[in-house]
Amino acid sequence: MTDDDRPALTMEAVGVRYPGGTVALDGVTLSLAPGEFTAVVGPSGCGKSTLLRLAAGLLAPSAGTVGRATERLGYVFQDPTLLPWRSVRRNVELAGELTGVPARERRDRAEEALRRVGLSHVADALPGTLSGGMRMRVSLARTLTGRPELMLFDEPFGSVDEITRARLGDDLQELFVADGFAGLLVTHSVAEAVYLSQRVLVMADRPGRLVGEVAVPLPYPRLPEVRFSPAFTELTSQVTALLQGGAADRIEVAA
Ligand SMILES: Nc1ncnc2c1ncn2[C@@H]1O[C@H](COP(=O)(O)OP(=O)(O)OP(=O)(O)O)[C@@H](O)[C@H]1O
Repeated sequence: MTDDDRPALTMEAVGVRYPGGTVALDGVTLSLAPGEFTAVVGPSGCGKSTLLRLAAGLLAPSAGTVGRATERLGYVFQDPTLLPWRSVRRNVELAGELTGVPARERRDRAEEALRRVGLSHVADALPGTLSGGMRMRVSLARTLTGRPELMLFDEPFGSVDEITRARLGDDLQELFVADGFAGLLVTHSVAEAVYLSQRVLVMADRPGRLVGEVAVPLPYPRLPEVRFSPAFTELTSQVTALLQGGAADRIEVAA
């Protein structure tokens, strides 16, 4: 979807040291192909959000370089961050308002995005009247109106129940398969990481760094049943082993 075959995102030997001295990331090198969906897992505080902030250009690295092939970014947070006094439709239009999209086109894009996330019927409702899962769909719709080529997700389904979480994952997969944006998804769920992505990057902490990756060769669309297949179990085991390896490494260093 990008103009050329350049990676959608690259990081080369990236380090981040926050004021106060915390080394949030050290020596991170990665590359995301256009249209590639990659998940990131790691223990709390290992620098996953920092990685996304770097990817979005909201934070400059203290060392190394970050490159993006596109400025059409979407950023979805755990909190849907909707304005409570604006209708669902006007919340979705907000992204276009901020980037100067003409009113008519804004409305059209909002209508289309709401249809795609299955929320046309609540376009005039206020966010406070919706369930957590619906609010997250509104947030997704708002991001889609910018026609992103690189989507960044920071634990987007962390605050909804398990069943809603699985449905939202399937919706996200459908959008990804249709639009082919490159995606970087931070999640605490190993199963969600494997289910949604083509590759899982595993991080460890102190300092935050990549300790391994697992390719996920399962074809799309992935149906819920795939979670019970031996291939899926094998992949989640590999990711878990890498996560535990990172933790064991830390314990050894601490001792
Ligand atoms: N603005 C900041 N100033 C100072 N330290 C920070 C700042 N933001 C994050 N940190 C520290 O950097 C480290 C990495 O934080 P980050 O939020 O990126 O981790 P995370 O993996 O996303 O955590 P979680 O899984 O709990 O959301 C942590 O030790 C955190 O306390």
